[in-house]
Amino acid sequence: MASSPPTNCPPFEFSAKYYDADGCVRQSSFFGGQPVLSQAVGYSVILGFGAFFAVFTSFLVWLEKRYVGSHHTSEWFNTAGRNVKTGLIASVIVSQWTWAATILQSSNVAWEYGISGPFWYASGATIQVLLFGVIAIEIKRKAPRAHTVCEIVKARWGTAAHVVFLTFCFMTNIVVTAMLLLGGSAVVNALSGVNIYAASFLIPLGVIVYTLAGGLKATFLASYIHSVIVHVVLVIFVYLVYVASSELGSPGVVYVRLLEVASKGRNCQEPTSHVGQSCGPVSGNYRGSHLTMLSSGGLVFGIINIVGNFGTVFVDNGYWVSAIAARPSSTHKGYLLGGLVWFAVPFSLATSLGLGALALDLPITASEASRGLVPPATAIALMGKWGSVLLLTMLFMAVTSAGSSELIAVSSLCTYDIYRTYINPGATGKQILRVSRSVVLGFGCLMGILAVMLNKAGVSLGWMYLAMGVFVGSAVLPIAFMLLWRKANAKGAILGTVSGCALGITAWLTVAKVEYGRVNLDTTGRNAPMLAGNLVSILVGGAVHGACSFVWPQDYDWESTKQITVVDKEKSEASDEELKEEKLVLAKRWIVKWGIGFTLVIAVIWPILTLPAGQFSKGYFTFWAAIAIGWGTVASGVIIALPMMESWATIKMVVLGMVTNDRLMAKMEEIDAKLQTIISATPDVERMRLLGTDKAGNKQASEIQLEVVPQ
Ligand SMILES: NC(N)=O
Repeated sequence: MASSPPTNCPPFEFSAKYYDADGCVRQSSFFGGQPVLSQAVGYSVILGFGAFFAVFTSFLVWLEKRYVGSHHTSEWFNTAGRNVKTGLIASVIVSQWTWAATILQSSNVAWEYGISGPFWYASGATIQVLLFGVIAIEIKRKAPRAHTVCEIVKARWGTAAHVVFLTFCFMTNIVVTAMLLLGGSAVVNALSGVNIYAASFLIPLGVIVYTLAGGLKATFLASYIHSVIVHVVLVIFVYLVYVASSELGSPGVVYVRLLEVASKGRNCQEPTSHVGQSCGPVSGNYRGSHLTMLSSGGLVFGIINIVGNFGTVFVDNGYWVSAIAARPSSTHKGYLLGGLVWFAVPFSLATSLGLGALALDLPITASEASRGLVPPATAIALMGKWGSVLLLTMLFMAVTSAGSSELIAVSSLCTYDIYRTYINPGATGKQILRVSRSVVLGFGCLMGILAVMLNKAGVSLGWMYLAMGVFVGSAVLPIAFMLLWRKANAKGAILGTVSGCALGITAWLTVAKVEYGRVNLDTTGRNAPMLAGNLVSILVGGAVHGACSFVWPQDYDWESTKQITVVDKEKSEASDEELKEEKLVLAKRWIVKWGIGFTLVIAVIWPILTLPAGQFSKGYFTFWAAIAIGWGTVASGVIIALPMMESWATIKMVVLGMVTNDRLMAKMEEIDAKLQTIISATPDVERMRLLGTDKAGNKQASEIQLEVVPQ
């Protein structure tokens, strides 16, 4: 039977260009397999930025060594001297936590669920950073000389637990790295046509070079620059959508368009629209509207997001390494500030580009959205080629800075938890440094292979993002208990982590099979199986560990974690004063109060307050958009200005050194190198150094260390 001819062709004048000449056939996809940029531009961004950052960051590290006098020891490579200030720590947290998914997947959930998507993405992934501030200060109190999370696990719970948690930490690094490259390579490929496999290998190249040269400090310096670029582009996009663009340009226009595109009367039949494209009311949303927080899909995504992100913060050694690198008095403030600034990245960006895609009625398909192509589509629709260049630049910064942090996280695990623990316990600083660098190189290459394999298997960024908590969520509570609960025992930690993961995976696959009749990438990627898998994993992990610890409590005093030793003695500005217990206890109280306070505000109070609004009125949505604009602007200003202000004295020292006493510096560097050679050739001094590396950590060595290294 012939169907009646569709009315209203095209449905809206503002999106007529995405329909055929008659206006009745919608474009079957936004990108249509046609890149908007040439391959030359794609390669220039990947290789040009990669080379620039490799050279520039290495140069900054060299300047610091020459004019500020930092010694490039293994400790410096892996801990940045444990003396990094609040602004830089916050900036590092922001860039480390700004993944490809933060930019891409947040807009995907805006496109799927409307305004609740960006909110749940942002709040569901900020609270972990705020709460990790408590863990960060506990590291300073209970394991002040640790290099990695697994060193602390081994010191407290022994070898079996060490092996289990090492496996979960590696799994986290692999999952995060995979997501970075899946998102990065998909967007580079869609925008410029650069081969997706070539992109997977070339994106990490520059990062490997500067991380090899400068270790954690290089990562931190590069992170700051990356953060600045990400925030500048963020502000451009936010203002474009809500202030400047001729196609949208105000919250009022976006509001009206969002109502129109989701209206019940809209014709969404083939070929006026196609399966998988956004059209008409949103299933599971109040009145089918994009303009409501009453969204069952949004809420389910929010829960999955909270669980998954607990895993990728608490079980990612990168966050432990950043806490270890922080100056004790800066740690808690750095994490709180970092979390609050980061909130703006997904919230403001996806409230702009994600909702912008809907308001422009772009013919994006579900497959394009899942691969992370919503924000580039909006950027192109509003700014043409320049939009895609800006988006590509922002994405490249996010992928490389987070990737660099993953490189260091894996490198320090391999170096301290495998090499120094099981292969060469008496390793010298030089050997440690060599191993650290080899792992950076090795894992960097492996990253590319991993992304190629996942791309070949058809795994998308969206699938991986939802699945991450199923794999690593079970380790979250045991790892938190390790530093927070004296009763927490090893047996429960191992049992909880392993059984939680196994049961989580079982629940995930079972729900997929029962609900949809088969288990494949499509069914396992849906909300119900993901929700079941994520919840079972984290809850079983915590419950089993909790129960075992009540039955067989450990009564631990954290003495053995305090005995973890450094390898190279190194001058650090962090003083004994900074590590005083009274000060750290005050810092802990502060972060508990503010961390939990902000968590309650952004994950509970804020969403509850929005419920009575039902479908937002125009005024309410304008207020919502103003929060997104304001938060994005203030957060960007803070994260750009604060690290510069805090490091002003060092910057002045470097500039003065360069213009006034360059020759003197060269001479001093020469003398310093000679002195180092003499010291390492002197048996007594060498003996004292070896004593310092003794894993038993005898008292004499500790005293020598503490004298030489006032931490
Ligand atoms: N870092 C995240 N979850 O975007």
